[in-house]
Amino acid sequence: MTMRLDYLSIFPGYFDVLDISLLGKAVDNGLVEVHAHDLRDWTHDRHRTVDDTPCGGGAGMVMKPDPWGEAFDGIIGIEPDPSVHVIFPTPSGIPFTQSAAQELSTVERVVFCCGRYEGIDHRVIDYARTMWTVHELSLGDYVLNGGEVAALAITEAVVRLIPGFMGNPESLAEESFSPGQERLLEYPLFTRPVSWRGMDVPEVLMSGHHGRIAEWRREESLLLTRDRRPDLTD
Ligand SMILES: Nc1cc(-c2ccc3ccn(Cc4ccc(CN5CCCC5)cc4)c3c2)n[nH]1
Repeated sequence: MTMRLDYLSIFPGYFDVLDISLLGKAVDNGLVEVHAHDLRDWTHDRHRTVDDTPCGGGAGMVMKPDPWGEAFDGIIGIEPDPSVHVIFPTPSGIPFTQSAAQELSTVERVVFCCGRYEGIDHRVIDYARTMWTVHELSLGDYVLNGGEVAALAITEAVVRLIPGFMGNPESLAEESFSPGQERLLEYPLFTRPVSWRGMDVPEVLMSGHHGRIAEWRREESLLLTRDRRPDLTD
C-alpha cells in the first residue's frame, strides 16, 4: 500500500527535505507520496493574512480558522472519512511515542497541520474531529516555533516502520521502544578499529561468545536505563 502524506503550513518549503535520503527512497519506490501545501493559498486578502489577535487577550497571534477550513475542503474534502488521520503537532498534545508511530505506519492517509504563532484557533481542531481521526501530538516538553519540525520527526518515525521501507527489518525488531523490547535504552555500540586513540573495544565483544555478548549488552542497557531513564524501569 502507498501512504499519502499531506503537509499544511505557511512554510511548505520545510518539507522539500522529504525528497532526499531514506524518505526520498520511499517516495521513489512508491511507498509514500508527499504533498506540501502553502496555507496562504487559501487566503483571499492582499496580505494573505493567516493570523489575528487572540480573543480574550494574551501575547502573540492566533491562526485564523477560515484558511484552514478552506484548505481542508480543497485537500481532504467535505465528506467525513475516519480513515484519514489528521495530526496537529502541539505542545499541549499527548506525547508521541513509538507505539503511536507503529499504529500510524499502517494508515493510508495522514495530513499534518503545522501551526505557527501561538497556535491555531481551536475550532479548527474541533471541526477536524467531526470529520477525520485527529491526533494532537507533542514531541516533548519543550516549545518549538511551529509544527513543521515536529511533523518531520513524526514522519521519519512513521515512514521507517512501513513494511518494505527499511532494508534490514530485523534491526527494527531489536530497537528499544519497539514492541516486545522491554523499554530499555540501547547498549553502547562499537565497530573497527578495535583500538582507537588508546581506547579499545570491550573484549567480550571480540570473543565471539554470543551468550556472554548478549549478557554484557543487557547489563549495559540496564545500567544506562537506571542511570538516565529511571522512569522507564518502573
Ligand atoms: N512538542 C512541541 C510541539 C510544539 C509546537 C507545535 C505547534 C506549534 C504552533 C505554534 N507553536 C509555537 C508556540 C509557542 C508558544 C506556545 C505557548 N503559548 C502559551 C499561551 C498560548 C501559547 C505554544 C506554541 C507550536 C509549537 N512545540 N513543542
